[in-house]
Amino acid sequence: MPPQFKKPLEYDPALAQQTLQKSYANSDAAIVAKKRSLLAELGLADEEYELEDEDEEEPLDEDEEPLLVNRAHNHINGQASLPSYGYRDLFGKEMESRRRQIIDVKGYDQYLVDLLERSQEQLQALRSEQGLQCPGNVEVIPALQHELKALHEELKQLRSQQPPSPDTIDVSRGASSDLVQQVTMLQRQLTSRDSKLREMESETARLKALLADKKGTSDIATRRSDTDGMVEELQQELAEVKAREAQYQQQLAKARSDLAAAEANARAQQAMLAAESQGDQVAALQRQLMALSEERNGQVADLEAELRQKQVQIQQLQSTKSDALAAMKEMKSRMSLMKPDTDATTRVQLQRMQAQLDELHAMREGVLEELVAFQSEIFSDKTLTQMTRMVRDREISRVRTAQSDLRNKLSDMESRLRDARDEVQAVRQEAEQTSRIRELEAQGQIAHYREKWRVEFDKRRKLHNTVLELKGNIRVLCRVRPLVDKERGAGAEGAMPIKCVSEEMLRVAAMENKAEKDFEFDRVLAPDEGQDKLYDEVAALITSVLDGFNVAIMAYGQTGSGKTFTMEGPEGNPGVNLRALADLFKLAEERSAVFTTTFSASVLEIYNEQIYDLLVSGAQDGDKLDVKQGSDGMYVPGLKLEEVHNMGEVTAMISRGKSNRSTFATNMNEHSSRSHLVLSVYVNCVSKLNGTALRGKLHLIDLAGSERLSRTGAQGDRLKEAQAINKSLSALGDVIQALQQRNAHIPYRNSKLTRLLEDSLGGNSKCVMIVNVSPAAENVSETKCSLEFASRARKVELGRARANSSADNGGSGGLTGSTSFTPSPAPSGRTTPASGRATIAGESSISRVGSRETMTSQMRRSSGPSGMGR
Ligand SMILES: Nc1ncnc2c1ncn2[C@@H]1O[C@H](COP(=O)(O)OP(=O)(O)OP(=O)(O)O)[C@@H](O)[C@H]1O
Repeated sequence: MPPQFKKPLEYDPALAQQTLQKSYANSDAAIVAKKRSLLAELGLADEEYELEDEDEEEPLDEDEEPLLVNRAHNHINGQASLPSYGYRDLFGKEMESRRRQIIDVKGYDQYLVDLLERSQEQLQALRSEQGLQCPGNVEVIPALQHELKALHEELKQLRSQQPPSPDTIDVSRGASSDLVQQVTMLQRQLTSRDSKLREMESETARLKALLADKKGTSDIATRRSDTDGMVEELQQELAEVKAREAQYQQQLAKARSDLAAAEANARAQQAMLAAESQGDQVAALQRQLMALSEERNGQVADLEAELRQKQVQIQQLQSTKSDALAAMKEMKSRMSLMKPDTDATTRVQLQRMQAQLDELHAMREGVLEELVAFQSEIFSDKTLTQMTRMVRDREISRVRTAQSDLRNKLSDMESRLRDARDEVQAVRQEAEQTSRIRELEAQGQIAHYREKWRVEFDKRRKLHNTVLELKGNIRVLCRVRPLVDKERGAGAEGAMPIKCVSEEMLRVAAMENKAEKDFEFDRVLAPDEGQDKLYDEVAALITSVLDGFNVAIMAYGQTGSGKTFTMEGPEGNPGVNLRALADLFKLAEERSAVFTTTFSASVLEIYNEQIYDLLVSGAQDGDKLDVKQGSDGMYVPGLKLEEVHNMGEVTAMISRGKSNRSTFATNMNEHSSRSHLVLSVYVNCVSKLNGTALRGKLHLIDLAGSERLSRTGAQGDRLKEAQAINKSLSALGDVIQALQQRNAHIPYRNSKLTRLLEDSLGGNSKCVMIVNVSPAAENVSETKCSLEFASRARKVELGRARANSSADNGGSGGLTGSTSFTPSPAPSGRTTPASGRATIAGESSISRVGSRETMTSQMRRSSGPSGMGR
C-alpha cells in the first residue's frame, strides 16, 4: 500500500527550518559515526585521528535571517565575500575556505550548478527515504522546493551578473595550490619511502650474500683476514643499518605526521563540503573522503607492512650481526689459542695444500693427457672415420653436384650437338643436292661435250679421210738419201743424176742415151730432209689406225737406198716404226677419255716366200707360217702377238725381232736385207661412250731390195733369194696394177707379201709407199726402175677407205651405229669401188687421179721383168 500522506499543510518556515536542521544534525552525526568506524577499522587511535567535535547545534536566533532569504540577498547585493547561509556553518572558516577553493577551481557557475544538482538529489533522497520515514518531511518538501526554486533564481541572477572578483579567485587558487602541494609532498614522501625500502631490501640481500660468502670461506688465513674485514664491514653495516633505522623512523614519523595532516585536511574538506552542500553534500564528500581515506589507509597499511618487514629484517640483521660478532669472538679466541704455532701450522697447511694442489695439478694433467689421448684415439678412429665419411659425403655431394652440372652441360651440349648435327645434316643434304645437281650438270656437260667431241671427231675423221682420199689411198713418197761415204768422191755430188726439183717432183738426168725424166710423187724428200719430215707425211695415217683403218707403210727401193734407215732409223734418229708407235701411244692417251685402246704387235719376216715369226727365236723351216683370212681380216695363224703398252716394250720387241732376222751380205750391200720385214701393230679401240670397237692394223714393212738380178750377180742361193724377192715385189706390182685397172680379180695370193697385205691394200685401207732412191750416179738405172715402179703405184685408185668398226654394219664408217663387228676386209677380188668405198654419209667417191696415168699404162710403159720393169 502506498503511504497515506496527510493533507498538505501550510508552509511554515520555522518548521521547515527545524526539520532541515534536524536532518542536518542526523546527517552529521551519521558522518561522524561513520568516520569513527572507518578509523576504527583502519586501526587508528582516536587520539591520533581525533575528530573535531562539532558544536552543539543551537537553535536559530530570533533575529537571524532565514537561510534562503539571506543567501539571495547577499548575492544580489554583489558582496565581495561569498554569501553566508545565515545559519551556523559546520566547519566555520575552513568551510568557507574550501568553498572558495571549489569556486576557484570550477567556477562559480559550475559551483552553483553542482550545488543545485546535489540539492535536487538530496531532495529526491529526502522524498524517497527520509520523507517516508519522517512524516514531518512531507511538510518540508514544499519548502525545499521553494528553496530550490530560489536557488534557480539565484543561479540565473548570478549568470547575469559579473564573474567573481580576482581577489576571491586568487584566494581560492592559493588554497588549492596549498592543498596540491601537500598532496604532492605526500606523494613524494611515499615515493622516497618506497625507494628507501627498496634500498633496504637490496642492502639486506647484499648483507645476506656477504654473510654467505663469509660462511663459505674455508681457508683459515683468508678466513682470518676476511673475518676481520667482515667484522669491520658488519660494524659499518650495522652503523648504516642503525642510521637507516633512525632515518626510517624519522620517515615513518614524518609519514605519520603527513598522514595526520592529510587526515586533517580531509576532515577539513569534509567539513567544508558538508558546509557547502548544506548537509546534503556531506554524503558525497564523505564518499570522497572515504575513498581517499581508504587509499591512504591502504598506503599506510602498505607502509606499515613494509616497515614491519624492514623491522624484521633489521632484527634479522641484528641477530646476524650478533652471530657474526659471536663467531668473531669465538674465532678471535681460537686464534688467540692457536697463535703460537699459527705460522708453522699455516706453513704446514700451506705445504699440504700446495702438495694437494700439485697433486691436483698432476691429476689434472693426467686427466688432460688421458683426455687428449682419448680425443686423439677417438679422432684417429671414430672421428677420423666420421670426418673421412663427412669429407667423402661432402666430396660425393660436390661430385654429384658437379655431375649434375656436367649432366646439365652434357644435356645442353647434346642438344647443341643435335642442333649442330641437324644443321650439318641439312647442310650436307643441301651440299649433296648441290653436288648432285652439279654432277648432273657436269654429266650433262660431259655428255654434251662428248657428243660435241664425237661430232667434231666424226667431222675430223671425215675431213681426214677426205684429205687422205684427195691425196690418194696409196700415197707415194720419194726419198732420196744422201750419198754414203763410199759414194762420195771427187765430183760425185756434182755428177748426181737425181735432183729434187720440188717437193713433188724428182728429176733424173739423162744418162746412158736416155733422156732426162721427171717423176712426180705425193712428196719428194731431198737428202737433207730428216726423219721427222718424212714422218710428217705419214703421221696422218697413224691417226687413221686409231680410227679403225688398216694402214700399210712400206719402204721400197734397191738395196742400200735407205729403206731400213727410213723405217727403223739409226739409234737416236728413229724412223717411221718407232715414231708411228710413239704416236699411237700418244694418240691413244689423248683419246683415253673416250676410248680404251690396247696394242699388240708381231714381227715377221718373209724370206724366200716364207713367213718367219721373228719374235720366236731359232725359227726353223718347220715353223713356216702362212697367211689366212679370218673374220677380222688377214692373219697369220701361229704368229705371236705381244701386247705392248709403251715404247720400251716396243723397242725391246723390235730388237728381239731384229736379232732373229736373217740377213745376208751381198755384193751390193753387205747389210742388205734379203727378206721383207713386217712389223704389224694391232689396235683395238673400244668407245667408252657406247662400247663401239674400232680395230685398226698397221703394217710397217721394210721391203727387201729391189735391184735387178742381172746387177746382183747372184748365184745359187743368192739367186734363189733374189728370185723370191723379185717374185714378191712382182706380185706387189701386179696387185697394184690390178687395183689400178679396177680388175675384178686382184692377185693377192701370188705372194706371201701381197696375201698378207690384202686387207691393207684394198678399198678399206690406206697405204703409203716410200720409194727410197740413191742419189749416186752408179745407181741411176736402179733408181729409175724404182721411181717408175712407184709412179705406177701412185696411179692406183683404191677408192675410199673403210674403217673396221663394230658399229659398221657394212655401211657406216662412223663411231655410232650397230655394235656388231664386221670384219673390214672385203672378199678377195671384190675390192671394187662400189664395195670398197667407205660409206660415210653424204660423201661421194672423190677421184684423186685426175690427169694421172693409170697404173696399167704406167706399168706398161715401165721396163723391167715381171711387169714391174725389172
Ligand atoms: N736418208 C738418209 N740419210 C743418211 N744416210 C742414209 C739415208 N738413207 C740411207 N742412208 C745410209 O745409207 C746406207 C744404206 O742404207 P740402208 O741400209 O737403210 O739401205 P737399205 O735400202 O735398207 O739396204 P738393204 O736393202 O740392204 O737393207 C746406210 O749406211 C745408211 O745409213
